[in-house]
Amino acid sequence: MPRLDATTLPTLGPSVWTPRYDRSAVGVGIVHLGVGGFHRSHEAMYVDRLLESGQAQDWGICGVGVLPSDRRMAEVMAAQDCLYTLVVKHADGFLDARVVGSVVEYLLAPDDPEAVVEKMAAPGTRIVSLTVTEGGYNTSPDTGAFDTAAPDVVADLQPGALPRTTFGLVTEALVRRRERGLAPFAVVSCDNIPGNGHLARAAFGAFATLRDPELGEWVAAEVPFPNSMVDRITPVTTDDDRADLARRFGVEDAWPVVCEPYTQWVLEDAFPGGRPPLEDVGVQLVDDVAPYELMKLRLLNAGHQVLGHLGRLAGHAYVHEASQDPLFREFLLGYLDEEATPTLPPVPGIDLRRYRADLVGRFANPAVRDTLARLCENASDRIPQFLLPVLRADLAAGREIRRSVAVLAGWARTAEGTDDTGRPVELSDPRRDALLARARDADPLAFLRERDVFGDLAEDPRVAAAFTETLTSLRRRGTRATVEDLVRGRRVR
Ligand SMILES: NC(=O)c1ccc[n+]([C@@H]2O[C@H](COP(=O)([O-])OP(=O)(O)OC[C@H]3O[C@@H](n4cnc5c(N)ncnc54)[C@H](O)[C@@H]3O)[C@@H](O)[C@H]2O)c1
Ligand SMILES: O=P(O)(O)OC[C@@H](O)[C@@H](O)[C@H](O)[C@H](O)CO
Repeated sequence: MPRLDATTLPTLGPSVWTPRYDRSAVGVGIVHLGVGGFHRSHEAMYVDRLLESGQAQDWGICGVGVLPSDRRMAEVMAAQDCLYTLVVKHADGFLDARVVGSVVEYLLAPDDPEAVVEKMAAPGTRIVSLTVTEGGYNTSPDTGAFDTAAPDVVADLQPGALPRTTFGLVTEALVRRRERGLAPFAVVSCDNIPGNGHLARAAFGAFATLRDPELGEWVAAEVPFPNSMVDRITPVTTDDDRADLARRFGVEDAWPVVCEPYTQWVLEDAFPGGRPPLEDVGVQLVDDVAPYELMKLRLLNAGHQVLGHLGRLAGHAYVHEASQDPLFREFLLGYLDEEATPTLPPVPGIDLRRYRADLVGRFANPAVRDTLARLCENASDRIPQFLLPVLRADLAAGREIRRSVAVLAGWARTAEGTDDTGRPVELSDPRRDALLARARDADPLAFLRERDVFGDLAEDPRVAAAFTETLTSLRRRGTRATVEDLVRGRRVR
C-alpha cells in the first residue's frame, strides 16, 4: 500500500474523500503555531472546506512546530507533502475519512527560526493562529502574570538572539512588518482558555514591552487578538487508528487525526486585515465570544476534569467508560446542573439543557476512545482555567461546591501514586515534582496549598473542610463509596 503523499493521492479508493482543488495554486494566508491533533481536526478542516468550495485560495496554512519535540510532525509533514487523513468517528462505529489539503507548508522553528519569522512577516500572511496548550502562554495560573524569568523568554530577549519561543518568533515578525510598512497580522489563540484573545494580548504585549516599552504599547494597541471558542474532541492518534485507516480505507498515513463528529468555532469578528469567509463553512462570527466560551470551558472542559481524576481512581481508562457508568454519569450531571450552570450567563441562541444533554452523549461516544489519562495531563494548567473559576464563583455566591472540591481531592489522591485497585497512576504535569511532594506531606491540606495553582483556596474554611473530608474518605473508603455519598447528598464520612 503506497504511503499518502501528493503523487499517491489520485490512487486512493472512492471510500476516502480527497481534495478536488489544486493545492499548488493555494497561497499561504495563515501561519499556525502548534500543529497537533486539534489544529488538524478543526481550523485546518474549516479552511479545507472553504478551499473545496472554491473559496479562500489565498488562505492556505503554513504549519509551524515551535518545540524540538515537533520534529516527528515535521518529518511526517515532509514525507506526506503536508497531507493527512481526518477520520471522524460516529457513535455507531461508522467512520468518515477525508484527506485534508489546506496545510500547504510546514516549518520547524528550531531548525530555521529565520524562515518562520519571514513567513509570518510576508505580506500574504494576515493571520497567525495558535494551539500551543494552556501552558503555552507563559503565565502564572494563579495571577495570570507573564513569567518574565522563564529561561527561554530571557534568552529570546538577548540582543541578536535567534528566537525560540512563540513570543520571540511572533514579536520579531511583527517588528519586521512594522519596519516594512505592513499592517500587523491578527493573532488568533485557539487554546481553551477563558478570554484566550485577552490573555494572548497580555502575554505578547508583556514580551514586547520587555523588548522595548514603545513596541509593547504598539502591540497592545495595533495588533488584533480576537477571542475564540473552539470545540471538537480530538484524542491522541493511536497505532490502532493507523491500522484501521489502512485496513478499512487503504490509506497508509503515518499520522492521521481522529475526532468526534461534533465541531464548533465561535470567533470574535475582529480582523481589520481581512479573514477567510469562515461563516460559509459553519464558523459563528460574533461580537462577544465570552458567554459561549464560559459555557464550553465550564461544562465541557471542566466536565472532563470531573470525570477524569475520579474516574481514573475508580479504575476507568476511557471517557466513554466513565460517562456510561451510572454513578459517574450522575455525579457529572450533578456538577453540570448544580455547580457549573448557575455560574453561566445566558448564551445567545443556546438552550443550556439541550447543550448539557448533548455533551453527555458526546462523552459517551464509544468510538472516540478518548482516554482519561489525556484529560488529566497538565492538570495544573487546566484546572485553574476550567474548574477553579466555577468553584470561586459558587463560593462567592454561597452555592454548592462539594463536587468541584471532590475533583481537587481526587487529583490529590492520584498524586499519591495508585488507583483504588492498587495500580500505579502516572501524573504527567509540568509541576509534577512539587505536587508529588505535597501529596506525601502529612498535612491533609498540603496539596491545596500549592499557591501557584490554587491561590488562597486552602484558606477558605468551606473548601478546606470539604477537601479534607473527601480526601480522607477517598483514602479510607475508596472512590465509589465517596462519590456515592456525594451523589446521594449525604455527608462524606
Ligand atoms: N484535543 C482537543 O480535543 C482540543 C479541543 C479543543 C481545543 N484544544 C486546544 O488545543 C491545544 C492543543 O491540543 P492538541 O490536541 O492539538 O495537542 P497536541 O499535543 O496534539 O499538540 C500540541 C501542540 O502544542 C505545541 N506546544 C505545547 N507547548 C508549547 C509551547 N510552550 N510553545 C509552543 N508550542 C507548544 C506542541 O509542540 C504541539 O505542536 C489544547 O491544549 C487545547 O487548548 C484541544
Ligand atoms: O485540550 P485541553 O488541554 O484544553 O483540555 C482537555 C480536554 O478537555 C479538551 O481537549 C477537550 O477534548 C476539547 O476542548 C473538546 O473541544
